[in-house]
Amino acid sequence: MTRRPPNIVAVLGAGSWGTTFAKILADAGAPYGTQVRLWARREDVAEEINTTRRNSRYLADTVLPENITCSTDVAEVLDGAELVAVAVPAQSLRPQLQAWKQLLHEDAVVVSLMKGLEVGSDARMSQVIAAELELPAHRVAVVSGPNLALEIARQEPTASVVACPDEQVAAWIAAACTARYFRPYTNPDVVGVEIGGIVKNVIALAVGICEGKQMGDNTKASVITRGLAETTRLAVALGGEAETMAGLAGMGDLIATCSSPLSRNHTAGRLLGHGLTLDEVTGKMNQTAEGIKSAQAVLDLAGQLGVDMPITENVVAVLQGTVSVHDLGARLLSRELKSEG
Ligand SMILES: NC(=O)C1=CN([C@@H]2O[C@H](COP(=O)(O)OP(=O)(O)OC[C@H]3O[C@@H](n4cnc5c(N)ncnc54)[C@H](O)[C@@H]3O)[C@@H](O)[C@H]2O)C=CC1
Ligand SMILES: O=C(CO)COP(=O)(O)O
Repeated sequence: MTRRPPNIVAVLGAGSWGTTFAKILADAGAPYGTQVRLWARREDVAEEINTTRRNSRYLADTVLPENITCSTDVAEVLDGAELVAVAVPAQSLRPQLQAWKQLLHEDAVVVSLMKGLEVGSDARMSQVIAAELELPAHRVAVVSGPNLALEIARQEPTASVVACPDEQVAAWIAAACTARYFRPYTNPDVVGVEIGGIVKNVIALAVGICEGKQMGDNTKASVITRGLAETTRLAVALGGEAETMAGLAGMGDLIATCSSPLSRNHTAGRLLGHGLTLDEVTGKMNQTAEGIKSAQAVLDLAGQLGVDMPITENVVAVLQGTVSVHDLGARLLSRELKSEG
Protein backbone atom coordinates (compact mmCIF):
# COMPACT_ATOMS: atom_id res chain seq x y z
CA MET A 1 0.00 0.00 0.00
CA THR A 2 1.38 3.43 -0.92
CA ARG A 3 1.94 5.63 2.10
CA ARG A 4 0.19 9.01 1.91
CA PRO A 5 2.38 12.13 1.62
CA PRO A 6 3.34 13.71 4.96
CA ASN A 7 1.01 16.46 6.25
CA ILE A 8 3.78 18.18 8.15
CA VAL A 9 7.50 18.15 7.42
CA ALA A 10 10.23 19.87 9.42
CA VAL A 11 13.58 21.18 8.21
CA LEU A 12 16.14 21.93 10.93
CA GLY A 13 18.69 24.52 9.81
CA ALA A 14 17.83 27.61 7.74
CA GLY A 15 21.14 28.07 5.93
CA SER A 16 21.42 27.80 2.16
CA TRP A 17 20.66 24.08 1.86
CA GLY A 18 18.06 23.82 4.64
CA THR A 19 16.11 26.74 3.18
CA THR A 20 16.40 25.40 -0.38
CA PHE A 21 15.33 21.90 0.66
CA ALA A 22 12.36 23.42 2.51
CA LYS A 23 11.39 25.06 -0.78
CA ILE A 24 11.66 21.72 -2.62
CA LEU A 25 9.46 20.01 -0.02
CA ALA A 26 6.99 22.88 -0.08
CA ASP A 27 6.72 22.90 -3.89
CA ALA A 28 6.45 19.09 -3.93
CA GLY A 29 3.85 19.00 -1.16
CA ALA A 30 1.69 21.96 -2.18
CA PRO A 31 -0.84 19.84 -4.15
CA TYR A 32 -1.33 17.63 -1.03
CA GLY A 33 -1.60 20.48 1.46
CA THR A 34 1.78 19.69 3.04
CA GLN A 35 2.95 22.24 5.57
CA VAL A 36 6.72 22.82 5.80
CA ARG A 37 8.16 24.14 9.06
CA LEU A 38 11.71 25.48 9.03
CA TRP A 39 13.80 25.92 12.18
CA ALA A 40 16.25 28.85 12.25
CA ARG A 41 18.75 29.63 14.98
CA ARG A 42 18.29 33.35 14.54
CA GLU A 43 15.09 35.27 15.21
CA ASP A 44 15.78 37.80 12.41
CA VAL A 45 16.03 34.98 9.84
CA ALA A 46 12.70 33.48 10.99
CA GLU A 47 11.00 36.84 10.97
CA GLU A 48 12.28 37.73 7.52
CA ILE A 49 11.09 34.41 6.07
CA ASN A 50 7.63 34.74 7.65
CA THR A 51 7.10 38.36 6.68
CA THR A 52 8.88 38.73 3.32
CA ARG A 53 9.20 35.06 2.12
CA ARG A 54 12.94 35.60 1.75
CA ASN A 55 16.13 34.42 3.44
CA SER A 56 18.32 37.22 2.12
CA ARG A 57 21.53 36.17 3.83
CA TYR A 58 21.65 32.81 2.07
CA LEU A 59 19.29 32.98 -0.94
CA ALA A 60 19.04 36.62 -1.92
CA ASP A 61 16.91 36.19 -5.05
CA THR A 62 14.51 33.45 -4.00
CA VAL A 63 10.89 33.96 -3.00
CA LEU A 64 9.84 31.06 -0.77
CA PRO A 65 6.49 29.27 -1.16
CA GLU A 66 3.54 30.24 1.06
CA ASN A 67 3.37 26.79 2.71
CA ILE A 68 6.69 27.36 4.55
CA THR A 69 6.69 28.85 8.03
CA CYS A 70 9.85 29.50 10.02
CA SER A 71 10.43 29.53 13.77
CA THR A 72 13.30 29.51 16.28
CA ASP A 73 11.20 27.25 18.54
CA VAL A 74 12.24 23.70 17.67
CA ALA A 75 9.33 22.18 19.66
CA GLU A 76 6.85 24.08 17.50
CA VAL A 77 8.69 23.02 14.32
CA LEU A 78 8.85 19.31 15.23
CA ASP A 79 5.29 19.05 16.57
CA GLY A 80 3.55 16.39 14.45
CA ALA A 81 6.28 16.30 11.77
CA GLU A 82 6.45 12.85 10.15
CA LEU A 83 9.48 13.74 8.07
CA VAL A 84 12.38 15.72 9.55
CA ALA A 85 15.29 16.90 7.37
CA VAL A 86 18.45 18.15 9.07
CA ALA A 87 20.90 20.69 7.56
CA VAL A 88 23.18 22.12 10.24
CA PRO A 89 26.99 22.09 10.08
CA ALA A 90 28.19 18.53 10.67
CA GLN A 91 30.37 19.31 13.69
CA SER A 92 27.44 21.01 15.46
CA LEU A 93 24.93 18.17 15.00
CA ARG A 94 25.50 15.82 17.95
CA PRO A 95 25.05 18.31 20.81
CA GLN A 96 21.72 19.48 19.35
CA LEU A 97 20.18 16.03 18.97
CA GLN A 98 19.62 15.47 22.69
CA ALA A 99 17.39 18.54 22.84
CA TRP A 100 15.47 17.39 19.77
CA LYS A 101 15.05 13.77 20.87
CA GLN A 102 12.07 14.21 23.22
CA LEU A 103 10.31 16.44 20.69
CA LEU A 104 10.41 13.99 17.78
CA HIS A 105 7.10 12.50 16.55
CA GLU A 106 6.96 8.80 17.51
CA ASP A 107 7.09 7.59 13.87
CA ALA A 108 9.21 10.37 12.40
CA VAL A 109 11.78 9.54 9.73
CA VAL A 110 14.92 11.69 9.98
CA VAL A 111 16.80 12.64 6.81
CA SER A 112 20.38 13.89 6.85
CA LEU A 113 21.11 16.55 4.24
CA MET A 114 24.63 17.02 5.62
CA LYS A 115 27.95 16.16 3.97
CA GLY A 116 30.46 15.94 6.77
CA LEU A 117 32.21 13.40 8.99
CA GLU A 118 32.33 14.02 12.73
CA VAL A 119 35.79 14.88 14.03
CA GLY A 120 36.79 12.58 16.90
CA SER A 121 34.31 9.74 16.28
CA ASP A 122 34.77 9.66 12.46
CA ALA A 123 31.01 9.00 12.34
CA ARG A 124 28.78 9.75 9.37
CA MET A 125 25.82 12.02 10.08
CA SER A 126 23.29 9.19 9.67
CA GLN A 127 25.23 7.26 12.32
CA VAL A 128 25.22 10.23 14.70
CA ILE A 129 21.47 10.67 14.18
CA ALA A 130 20.69 6.96 14.68
CA ALA A 131 22.84 6.74 17.81
CA GLU A 132 21.71 9.93 19.55
CA LEU A 133 18.01 9.63 18.66
CA GLU A 134 18.04 5.84 19.13
CA LEU A 135 16.35 5.26 15.79
CA PRO A 136 16.31 1.99 13.81
CA ALA A 137 17.94 2.03 10.35
CA HIS A 138 14.58 2.27 8.51
CA ARG A 139 13.86 5.62 10.18
CA VAL A 140 17.12 7.29 9.10
CA ALA A 141 17.83 8.37 5.52
CA VAL A 142 20.27 10.50 3.55
CA VAL A 143 19.70 12.84 0.60
CA SER A 144 22.82 13.59 -1.43
CA GLY A 145 23.79 14.39 -5.00
CA PRO A 146 24.97 17.21 -7.27
CA ASN A 147 22.83 19.73 -5.42
CA LEU A 148 24.31 23.22 -5.29
CA ALA A 149 21.67 25.08 -3.30
CA LEU A 150 21.72 28.32 -5.26
CA GLU A 151 21.04 26.58 -8.58
CA ILE A 152 18.15 24.59 -7.12
CA ALA A 153 16.69 27.69 -5.47
CA ARG A 154 16.61 29.17 -9.00
CA GLN A 155 14.69 26.03 -10.02
CA GLU A 156 17.40 24.79 -12.38
CA PRO A 157 16.76 21.06 -12.91
CA THR A 158 18.81 18.58 -10.91
CA ALA A 159 18.74 14.96 -9.83
CA SER A 160 19.59 13.58 -6.40
CA VAL A 161 19.61 10.36 -4.37
CA VAL A 162 17.50 9.33 -1.38
CA ALA A 163 19.30 6.56 0.48
CA CYS A 164 17.58 4.35 3.05
CA PRO A 165 17.88 0.59 3.66
CA ASP A 166 14.06 0.37 3.62
CA GLU A 167 13.09 0.88 -0.01
CA GLN A 168 9.49 1.83 0.82
CA VAL A 169 10.67 4.57 3.16
CA ALA A 170 13.12 5.78 0.50
CA ALA A 171 10.29 5.86 -2.07
CA TRP A 172 8.05 7.79 0.37
CA ILE A 173 10.76 10.40 0.96
CA ALA A 174 11.52 10.60 -2.77
CA ALA A 175 7.85 11.28 -3.51
CA ALA A 176 7.78 13.96 -0.81
CA CYS A 177 10.68 15.83 -2.42
CA THR A 178 9.89 15.42 -6.11
CA ALA A 179 9.43 18.86 -7.64
CA ARG A 180 9.37 20.07 -11.24
CA TYR A 181 13.07 20.93 -10.91
CA PHE A 182 14.18 18.19 -8.44
CA ARG A 183 14.28 14.50 -9.41
CA PRO A 184 15.35 12.07 -6.65
CA TYR A 185 16.38 8.45 -7.30
CA THR A 186 16.38 5.89 -4.48
CA ASN A 187 19.31 3.73 -3.38
CA PRO A 188 19.61 1.35 -0.39
CA ASP A 189 23.38 2.05 -0.15
CA VAL A 190 23.44 4.63 2.65
CA VAL A 191 27.19 4.20 3.23
CA GLY A 192 28.13 4.80 -0.41
CA VAL A 193 25.79 7.76 -0.86
CA GLU A 194 27.01 9.41 2.32
CA ILE A 195 30.73 8.79 1.71
CA GLY A 196 30.41 10.22 -1.82
CA GLY A 197 29.03 13.47 -0.38
CA ILE A 198 31.65 13.69 2.37
CA VAL A 199 34.82 12.96 0.40
CA LYS A 200 33.94 15.08 -2.64
CA ASN A 201 34.34 18.14 -0.39
CA VAL A 202 37.95 17.16 0.34
CA ILE A 203 38.65 16.51 -3.34
CA ALA A 204 37.06 19.88 -4.21
CA LEU A 205 39.54 21.55 -1.84
CA ALA A 206 42.38 19.87 -3.78
CA VAL A 207 40.93 20.89 -7.15
CA GLY A 208 40.39 24.43 -5.88
CA ILE A 209 44.02 24.61 -4.75
CA CYS A 210 45.17 23.49 -8.23
CA GLU A 211 42.94 26.12 -9.82
CA GLY A 212 44.25 28.79 -7.46
CA LYS A 213 47.76 27.79 -8.56
CA GLN A 214 46.71 28.38 -12.21
CA MET A 215 46.89 24.69 -13.10
CA GLY A 216 44.80 23.64 -16.09
CA ASP A 217 42.06 21.19 -16.95
CA ASN A 218 44.31 18.15 -17.32
CA THR A 219 45.44 18.58 -13.74
CA LYS A 220 41.91 19.09 -12.46
CA ALA A 221 40.54 16.09 -14.39
CA SER A 222 43.37 13.95 -13.02
CA VAL A 223 42.66 14.98 -9.41
CA ILE A 224 38.89 14.49 -9.85
CA THR A 225 39.32 11.02 -11.37
CA ARG A 226 41.89 9.82 -8.84
CA GLY A 227 39.76 11.46 -6.16
CA LEU A 228 36.86 9.27 -7.23
CA ALA A 229 39.17 6.23 -7.06
CA GLU A 230 40.12 6.94 -3.45
CA THR A 231 36.53 7.76 -2.49
CA THR A 232 35.45 4.41 -3.96
CA ARG A 233 38.15 2.54 -2.02
CA LEU A 234 36.92 4.06 1.24
CA ALA A 235 33.24 3.45 0.49
CA VAL A 236 33.85 -0.19 -0.43
CA ALA A 237 36.00 -0.75 2.69
CA LEU A 238 33.07 0.52 4.75
CA GLY A 239 30.62 -1.84 3.04
CA GLY A 240 29.31 0.55 0.36
CA GLU A 241 28.90 -0.27 -3.33
CA ALA A 242 31.43 0.76 -5.98
CA GLU A 243 28.46 1.26 -8.35
CA THR A 244 27.09 4.04 -6.14
CA MET A 245 30.30 5.99 -6.73
CA ALA A 246 29.61 6.02 -10.48
CA GLY A 247 26.21 7.60 -9.81
CA LEU A 248 24.80 10.96 -8.78
CA ALA A 249 26.00 10.87 -5.17
CA GLY A 250 29.52 9.88 -6.26
CA MET A 251 30.71 11.11 -9.62
CA GLY A 252 27.76 13.49 -10.07
CA ASP A 253 28.40 15.45 -6.89
CA LEU A 254 32.16 15.35 -7.42
CA ILE A 255 31.81 16.94 -10.87
CA ALA A 256 29.39 19.62 -9.66
CA THR A 257 31.44 20.57 -6.62
CA CYS A 258 34.84 20.47 -8.33
CA SER A 259 33.72 22.56 -11.29
CA SER A 260 31.41 25.16 -9.77
CA PRO A 261 32.43 28.54 -8.37
CA LEU A 262 29.25 28.24 -6.23
CA SER A 263 30.87 25.46 -4.18
CA ARG A 264 32.21 26.71 -0.85
CA ASN A 265 34.78 23.88 -0.67
CA HIS A 266 36.04 24.58 -4.18
CA THR A 267 36.19 28.30 -3.34
CA ALA A 268 38.06 27.65 -0.08
CA GLY A 269 40.60 25.57 -2.00
CA ARG A 270 41.03 28.28 -4.63
CA LEU A 271 41.70 30.89 -1.94
CA LEU A 272 44.28 28.59 -0.33
CA GLY A 273 45.86 28.19 -3.78
CA HIS A 274 46.04 31.98 -4.05
CA GLY A 275 48.19 31.94 -0.93
CA LEU A 276 45.68 32.86 1.81
CA THR A 277 46.13 31.16 5.16
CA LEU A 278 43.42 28.83 6.46
CA ASP A 279 42.35 31.46 9.00
CA GLU A 280 42.08 34.07 6.27
CA VAL A 281 39.98 31.68 4.15
CA THR A 282 37.55 30.80 6.94
CA GLY A 283 37.33 34.46 7.93
CA LYS A 284 36.42 35.41 4.37
CA MET A 285 33.69 32.76 4.00
CA ASN A 286 30.66 33.07 6.24
CA GLN A 287 29.30 29.68 5.21
CA THR A 288 30.02 26.04 5.93
CA ALA A 289 32.81 24.38 3.91
CA GLU A 290 32.59 20.91 5.45
CA GLY A 291 35.76 19.54 3.83
CA ILE A 292 37.99 21.76 5.97
CA LYS A 293 37.05 19.92 9.17
CA SER A 294 36.06 16.56 7.70
CA ALA A 295 39.35 15.99 5.85
CA GLN A 296 41.19 14.87 8.99
CA ALA A 297 38.31 12.57 10.01
CA VAL A 298 38.26 11.02 6.51
CA LEU A 299 42.01 10.37 6.76
CA ASP A 300 41.63 8.85 10.25
CA LEU A 301 38.89 6.55 9.03
CA ALA A 302 40.94 5.53 5.99
CA GLY A 303 43.93 4.85 8.27
CA GLN A 304 41.86 2.58 10.51
CA LEU A 305 40.73 0.60 7.46
CA GLY A 306 44.12 0.52 5.74
CA VAL A 307 42.77 2.50 2.76
CA ASP A 308 45.25 4.59 0.75
CA MET A 309 43.91 8.15 0.19
CA PRO A 310 46.85 10.20 -1.13
CA ILE A 311 44.85 13.26 -2.22
CA THR A 312 43.07 13.48 1.13
CA GLU A 313 46.40 12.99 2.91
CA ASN A 314 47.92 15.92 1.03
CA VAL A 315 44.89 18.16 1.58
CA VAL A 316 45.14 17.46 5.33
CA ALA A 317 48.85 18.34 5.23
CA VAL A 318 48.07 21.64 3.46
CA LEU A 319 45.30 22.43 6.00
CA GLN A 320 47.69 21.66 8.86
CA GLY A 321 50.36 23.83 7.29
CA THR A 322 52.91 21.02 6.96
CA VAL A 323 52.82 21.10 3.14
CA SER A 324 52.76 24.28 1.07
CA VAL A 325 50.19 24.69 -1.72
CA HIS A 326 53.18 25.23 -4.06
CA ASP A 327 54.24 21.62 -3.51
CA LEU A 328 50.84 19.92 -3.78
CA GLY A 329 50.99 19.14 -7.52
CA ALA A 330 54.49 17.70 -7.36
CA ARG A 331 53.63 15.62 -4.28
CA LEU A 332 50.63 14.06 -5.99
CA LEU A 333 52.71 13.17 -9.06
CA SER A 334 55.77 11.84 -7.28
CA ARG A 335 54.06 8.81 -5.82
CA GLU A 336 55.22 5.29 -6.56
CA LEU A 337 54.10 4.01 -9.99
CA LYS A 338 51.21 1.53 -9.92
CA SER A 339 48.35 0.17 -11.99
CA GLU A 340 45.30 2.45 -12.43
CA GLY A 341 42.76 0.04 -10.89
N1 LIG B 1 24.70 24.64 0.35
C1 LIG B 1 24.66 23.61 -0.46
O1 LIG B 1 24.67 23.77 -1.69
C2 LIG B 1 24.58 22.23 0.10
C3 LIG B 1 24.95 21.95 1.39
N2 LIG B 1 24.89 20.67 1.86
C4 LIG B 1 25.25 20.35 3.23
O2 LIG B 1 24.26 20.88 4.11
C5 LIG B 1 24.84 21.14 5.38
C6 LIG B 1 24.46 22.56 5.81
O3 LIG B 1 25.07 23.42 4.86
P1 LIG B 1 24.49 24.81 4.40
O4 LIG B 1 23.05 24.95 4.62
O5 LIG B 1 24.97 25.00 3.02
O6 LIG B 1 25.31 25.74 5.39
P2 LIG B 1 25.17 27.28 5.66
O7 LIG B 1 26.49 27.73 6.12
O8 LIG B 1 24.54 27.93 4.49
O9 LIG B 1 24.12 27.31 6.86
C7 LIG B 1 24.31 26.60 8.05
C8 LIG B 1 23.10 26.79 8.95
O10 LIG B 1 23.37 26.19 10.20
C9 LIG B 1 23.29 27.17 11.22
N3 LIG B 1 24.36 26.92 12.19
C10 LIG B 1 25.63 27.31 12.13
N4 LIG B 1 26.30 26.90 13.24
C11 LIG B 1 25.40 26.24 13.97
C12 LIG B 1 25.45 25.60 15.21
N5 LIG B 1 26.55 25.54 15.93
N6 LIG B 1 24.32 25.04 15.66
C13 LIG B 1 23.18 25.08 14.94
N7 LIG B 1 23.07 25.66 13.78
C14 LIG B 1 24.17 26.24 13.29
C15 LIG B 1 23.47 28.51 10.54
O11 LIG B 1 22.83 29.52 11.30
C16 LIG B 1 22.76 28.24 9.23
O12 LIG B 1 21.37 28.34 9.39
C17 LIG B 1 26.35 20.93 5.22
O13 LIG B 1 26.67 19.67 5.75
C18 LIG B 1 26.55 20.94 3.71
O14 LIG B 1 27.65 20.15 3.30
C19 LIG B 1 24.47 19.64 1.08
C20 LIG B 1 24.08 19.87 -0.21
C21 LIG B 1 24.11 21.16 -0.81
O1 LIG C 1 27.23 19.69 -1.65
C1 LIG C 1 27.18 20.59 -2.44
C2 LIG C 1 26.77 20.39 -3.84
O2 LIG C 1 26.24 19.12 -4.04
C3 LIG C 1 27.59 21.96 -2.05
O3 LIG C 1 28.97 22.03 -2.06
P1 LIG C 1 29.72 23.10 -1.14
O4 LIG C 1 29.38 22.74 0.29
O5 LIG C 1 31.14 22.96 -1.47
O6 LIG C 1 29.16 24.44 -1.50
